[in-house]
Amino acid sequence: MALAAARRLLLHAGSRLGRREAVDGARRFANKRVLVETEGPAGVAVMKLRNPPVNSLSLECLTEFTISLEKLENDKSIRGVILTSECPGIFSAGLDLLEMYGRNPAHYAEYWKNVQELWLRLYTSNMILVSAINGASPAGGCLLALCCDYRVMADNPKYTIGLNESLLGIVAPFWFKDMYVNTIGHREAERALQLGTLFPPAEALKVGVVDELVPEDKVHSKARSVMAKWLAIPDHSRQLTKNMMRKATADNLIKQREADIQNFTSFISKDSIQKSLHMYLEKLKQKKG
Ligand SMILES: CCCCC/C=C\CCCC/C=C/C(=O)SCCNC(=O)CCNC(=O)[C@H](O)C(C)(C)COP(=O)(O)OP(=O)(O)OC[C@H]1O[C@@H](n2cnc3c(N)ncnc32)[C@H](O)[C@@H]1OP(=O)(O)O
Repeated sequence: MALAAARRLLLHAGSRLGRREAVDGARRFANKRVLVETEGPAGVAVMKLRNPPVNSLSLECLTEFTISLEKLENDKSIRGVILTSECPGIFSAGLDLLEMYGRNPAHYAEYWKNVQELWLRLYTSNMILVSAINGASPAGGCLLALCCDYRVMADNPKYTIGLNESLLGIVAPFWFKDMYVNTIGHREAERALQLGTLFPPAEALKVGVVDELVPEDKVHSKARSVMAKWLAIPDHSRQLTKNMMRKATADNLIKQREADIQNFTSFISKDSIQKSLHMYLEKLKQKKG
């Protein structure tokens, strides 16, 4: 309830701000964790995640992301969105582990509902989505990129991308898996999911997790030129085609959202899974020291 009220407030405040800035010509709105700029080619917004240090998808970040998308969807002048990160070297570290560790079942259920919500919005968006992957992109970070229509990645071997859930002792849910299969094919997805593979850029390109690699300083300009090509296609035919390609996958979650929430909640609440997450978080800490 409290979150729904916050969401309404944010949406309202955001739309007032958006209107005022549009009049000034600034064409920019921001929540705390998501910045949206609509300068540049007509009809294109750049959405930047800014939830330092690693753009983990906390409940607040998910909510702000979903609201920003909703606003862009409602703005008929926007036809395409470039999704990128403001955190140096990190696209997104994926779902926030602290939302899935040491909390109560009601929190897990609320969190998962919001993860589903963002995924459904992104995956089924009528807008053209291009990701400019300018850093590490594990698990939920990869999920964000996979929702896009085209993925441009910085060719920096320090950055990796993939669904690595099995390395954490958790399991990518069926809709993550379905989207992976849709993108890289059954055999590659089967192998990568079981091994929790995090692909360096050259391998990500080879297997099809990303569509193009460019030097790091060219990621944004390339994303813009890709966007220009997609903008040249009439919206109605592109949108109908996208819907035809993606609807069955999205519907598969829509028809069992509640069961999926229950599944997640009981899985993540298990002592053994909490223990695995604890160990993983400790490993992240030790890496530093
Ligand atoms: C059978 C039924 C199944 C039903 C469904 C069941 C299960 C649910 C599946 C859930 C799906 C989950 C999806 C996910 O996205 S899980 C998250 C996966 N993410 C990762 O594995 C990334 C972990 N992080 C890293 O590898 C690195 O942090 C990095 C992103 C490569 C960045 O490295 P670096 O710049 O060296 O930063 P640090 O490692 O030092 O991290 C800085 C601080 O940030 C904290 N951190 C990192 N990642 C996360 C995260 N995902 N969530 C929360 N916090 C994170 C890290 O601990 C550091 O914190 P500190 O400063 O307090 O020590």
